[in-house]
Amino acid sequence: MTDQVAFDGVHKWYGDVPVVHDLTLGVGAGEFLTLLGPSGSGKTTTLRVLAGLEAVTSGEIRLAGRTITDEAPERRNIGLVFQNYALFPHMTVAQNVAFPLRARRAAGIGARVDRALEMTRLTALRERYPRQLSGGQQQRVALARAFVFDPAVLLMDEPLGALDRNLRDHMRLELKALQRRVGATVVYVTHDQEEALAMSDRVGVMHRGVLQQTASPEEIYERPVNSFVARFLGQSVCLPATRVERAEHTVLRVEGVTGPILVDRDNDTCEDLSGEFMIRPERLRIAGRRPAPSGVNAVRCVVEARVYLGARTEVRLRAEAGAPLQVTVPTGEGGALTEGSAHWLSWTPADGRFLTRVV
Ligand SMILES: Nc1ncnc2c1ncn2[C@@H]1O[C@H](COP(=O)(O)OP(=O)(O)OP(=O)(O)O)[C@@H](O)[C@H]1O
Repeated sequence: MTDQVAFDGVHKWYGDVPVVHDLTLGVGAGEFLTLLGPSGSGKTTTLRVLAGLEAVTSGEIRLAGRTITDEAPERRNIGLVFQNYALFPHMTVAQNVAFPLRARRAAGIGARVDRALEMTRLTALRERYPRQLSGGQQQRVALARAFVFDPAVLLMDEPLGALDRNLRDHMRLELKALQRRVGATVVYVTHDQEEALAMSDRVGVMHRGVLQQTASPEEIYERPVNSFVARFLGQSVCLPATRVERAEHTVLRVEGVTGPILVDRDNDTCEDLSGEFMIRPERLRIAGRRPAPSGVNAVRCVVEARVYLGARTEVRLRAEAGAPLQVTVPTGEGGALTEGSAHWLSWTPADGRFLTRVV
């Protein structure tokens, strides 16, 4: 099946600064794809070249199989929703939503507006002006206006960024449900990893203009391709390491850890001899005051600090040879992990990974 959106070897430079580097990415029809990355990684620029608000430096962009690389933005049939909703203040809700249809001289405007208002639960507010609406309601108007003309793809850049925490959580669910109902193809930009994990079919992690990995939220979390992705998404323990042997298991020497560390061969994706050993804190087990059985990794540590985070508590430890480690325990458990106490941490070779270092 052809992708609804396809980037093919796209580069974007601002003057002599590369901002998007060799981007090749397909987005399926009806898919919700999120570009996630730190500030300045090129997410917004990617959306802007797709929307036609910026020209690419080289490469090709296709929409439903049609090359649009040099097409004017208004001919691309793309809906846009940004953080500042940019509603027309002198128009009612219904007039705001009708605007894209009027601009396109579309047929059946009344019925289409009614349907869009219904989908976004705005029917009762149709005669209000933007200043008479809450932030969440204004954002729903922006959404209704973006999908009312049935665009080939909806681009959203931090659309929930201006809302407070509770409303944002609520709008997340609402936006996702709406996207499913109308079957819209969405390319979404955020630097909020929780938002990306909660809403997306696939997440693309960007760093310095390079798309590092594109996969389902679970795949990205469980099998990050490099240490940048591991660090950016979720909590991780990442330690410099060197591969000593690659046989049944990969055997690592990990900085600040005494003795060899075993990693399943499938979890060794490091392209060099040196890279980073990575494990998620929830995979580390507190083995009590004795070392674990052979074939299981074990490190003796001392508790340095406890950080209370509501439902869970983060416990920071230091290995005897100096490596910083961390476990996460449900609050109320792990009472023995008092500051200054010594423990064995253990984990199986299946729990850790050996990754290419990308910083
Ligand atoms: N018009 C421009 N001229 C020159 N440089 C630009 C321009 N727009 C963006 N940049 C630069 O390109 C880089 C990527 O910017 P972009 O806005 O795409 O990042 P982003 O990942 O969306 O970040 P944020 O989350 O902060 O919006 C940044 O270093 C930025 O300073």
